[in-house]
Amino acid sequence: MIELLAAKKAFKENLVFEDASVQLHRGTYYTLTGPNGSGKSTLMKCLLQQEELTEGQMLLNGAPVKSSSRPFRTQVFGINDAIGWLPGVTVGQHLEMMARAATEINEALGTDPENLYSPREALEELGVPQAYDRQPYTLSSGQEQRSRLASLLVRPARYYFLDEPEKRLDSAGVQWITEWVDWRVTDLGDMVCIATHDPLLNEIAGTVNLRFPLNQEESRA
Ligand SMILES: Nc1ncnc2c1ncn2[C@@H]1O[C@H](COP(=O)(O)OP(=O)(O)OP(=O)(O)O)[C@@H](O)[C@H]1O
Repeated sequence: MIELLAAKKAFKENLVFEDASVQLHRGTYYTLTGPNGSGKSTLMKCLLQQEELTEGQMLLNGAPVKSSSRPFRTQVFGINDAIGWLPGVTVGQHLEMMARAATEINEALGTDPENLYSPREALEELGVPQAYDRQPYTLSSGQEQRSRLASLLVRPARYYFLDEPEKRLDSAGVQWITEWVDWRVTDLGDMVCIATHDPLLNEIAGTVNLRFPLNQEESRA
């Protein structure tokens, strides 16, 4: 379980959230929704340890989290705008780097290696096999996003945080995300948390919706 305890985040005088306490359980699908600027991406960055909380604590299975800690790096994975592409490196080379780490992570997680895709298989599954030999900037924006999503098949985790993964995708791409969520949460018992403006991603059976501003009552689809 991932917990935020009395979390506060402010950028100087701009208070984004405070006294936010959230529990995120495995085997559950969460959505973060709310108006533009309400703090979804900021919370995601805090959960991915890309931003520090101003106050409060994050716990992973009861232990305080540090970005450098092995349990955190093993169990938690996410995609957001803060994660970029390296210049001069193809999509395939990025995914091959992830695949090398994936074997060790998979052993640490004790998960079934059958569920891991090779980079080529993952890009094939996402409908962008040509991306393997291409640099990301030569792809369409939707193809680039599909290439990012391919990393979800290459790199195993127990807790996934995705910030607006539907951005730039066509309807088939969004549908793919719903099926991936169902696989990870229902079949494999992982936790997926998605910040989204897309109604379809909020209608997956069992969705627990956390609405911003935080600490309002959650609702379940
Ligand atoms: N690095 C930063 N420095 C200063 N202020 C920031 C920073 N990042 C975000 N903010 C501010 O924090 C607030 C929340 O922004 P955030 O991006 O988390 O909102 P959001 O709910 O994800 O919005 P959207 O739906 O538009 O993606 C905004 O007022 C924003 O200006």
